[in-house]
Amino acid sequence: MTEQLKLKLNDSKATRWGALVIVAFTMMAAYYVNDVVAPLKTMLETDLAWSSTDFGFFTGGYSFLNVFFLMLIWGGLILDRFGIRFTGKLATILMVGGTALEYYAMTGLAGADATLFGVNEIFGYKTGVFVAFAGYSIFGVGAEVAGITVSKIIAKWFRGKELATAMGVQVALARIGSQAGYAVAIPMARALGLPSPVLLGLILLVGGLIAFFIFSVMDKKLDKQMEEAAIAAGTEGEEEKFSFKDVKNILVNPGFWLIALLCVLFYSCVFPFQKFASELMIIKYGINENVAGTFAGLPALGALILTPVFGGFIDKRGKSASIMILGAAMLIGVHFIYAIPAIDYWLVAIALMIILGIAFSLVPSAMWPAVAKIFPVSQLGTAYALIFFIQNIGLWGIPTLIGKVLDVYCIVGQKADGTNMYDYTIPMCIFTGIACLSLVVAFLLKRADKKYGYQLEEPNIQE
Ligand SMILES: NCCCC[C@H](N)C(=O)NCC(=O)O
Repeated sequence: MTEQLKLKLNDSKATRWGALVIVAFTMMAAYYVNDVVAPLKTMLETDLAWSSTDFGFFTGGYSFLNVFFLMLIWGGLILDRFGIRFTGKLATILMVGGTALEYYAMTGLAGADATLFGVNEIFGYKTGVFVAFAGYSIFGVGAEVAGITVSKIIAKWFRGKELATAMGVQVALARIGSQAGYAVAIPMARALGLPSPVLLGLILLVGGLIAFFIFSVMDKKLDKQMEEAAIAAGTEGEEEKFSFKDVKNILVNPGFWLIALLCVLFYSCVFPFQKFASELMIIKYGINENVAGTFAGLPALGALILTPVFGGFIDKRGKSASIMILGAAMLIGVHFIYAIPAIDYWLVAIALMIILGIAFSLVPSAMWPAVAKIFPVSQLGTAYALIFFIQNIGLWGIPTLIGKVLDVYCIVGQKADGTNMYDYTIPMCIFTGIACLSLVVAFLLKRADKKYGYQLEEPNIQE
């Protein structure tokens, strides 16, 4: 009995939140690197001769290996088989390697004539563009696998405790990384050279790798304590182990498909939109290029404050399904107003970014803990991986499509420095259409919650 009452590492509030901050730092570095190139779109055109198609191709690279080589699926299976410590370290090493390659592409292979092994074009793309794409693809595998690993870490350390708050805080800290990436990219690139923001990301990721090693020591200790507690309680060996049958069980669950669909539709309207938003701010709303990235990153900043607040609300009051509906509805309004050519006042652009930030806080703070409610811990790695996999189809397809659409249908002139001027009406209509679909799916999810009893509207905290 005394053994049973022995406190584990995650029973101490300070220790479990300390562990969260450590792994969240790794994710913060990942999100910085993920977003730091986006505001440089115009500079990439002037300095490295990239087109919008090249930029869209590079941006979609984040998800290319995850989608076409099923890397996320393998990652999820590795996570459920080999555990969070091994998978987290592997994922962070991939991020470091991918970012180093991206940096090399922007320095050693800069410009239209750069050659690698004597070739200056690979699959029809400039060598520098292709190698940057390859690096970003490897980084994308690491970032996504790290993402599912961290979700599983939080589910393990915070189950029955402040689960949604913890997930919210982790997402919020990741958003600091995004916002920093958006804010520093242009000023830093102008001051220290185009690739310098990527180099900073590489350094941060090395710090993230060290952080993950530190977390691993704590997690090993927790596992030992959990084992001892299970022995004392006589429940040793009773914990559910992952099996391939679980994949089938996940796939036949309607809740899985609705969350996955909502995830791909919702996130396709946010992350890919943000990648092009700096240019939209500059061209349509006349915002100064030094601050355009900061405004494009505003949703991340808003989410930084609001995601833990909404997470706390969901922990105490529930209402996850309704919150997802609200977030999706707000997204439609934002993209629709951006699409209207006559509304081009800069303050409107900023207000819309703030509203997008609120929607961007509502949905993730409800969606990710909802997955942990629908599936047991043993299936969580695979469930998150499958959802992220489907989400990555959008994260690959949408920027690739928008880049092409911009080059083919939206060029309306050229600036003095020779870069193109784009009319963003068609891309914004595409984003509005996707947002409408996300609202329909959010309603279906609420209906399924009632029918199948996922308890998404119930609070998380067990008093
Ligand atoms: N620009 C970061 C892409 C992260 C994608 C990741 N699969 C994800 O959805 N993370 C949760 C989040 O809300 O950021």
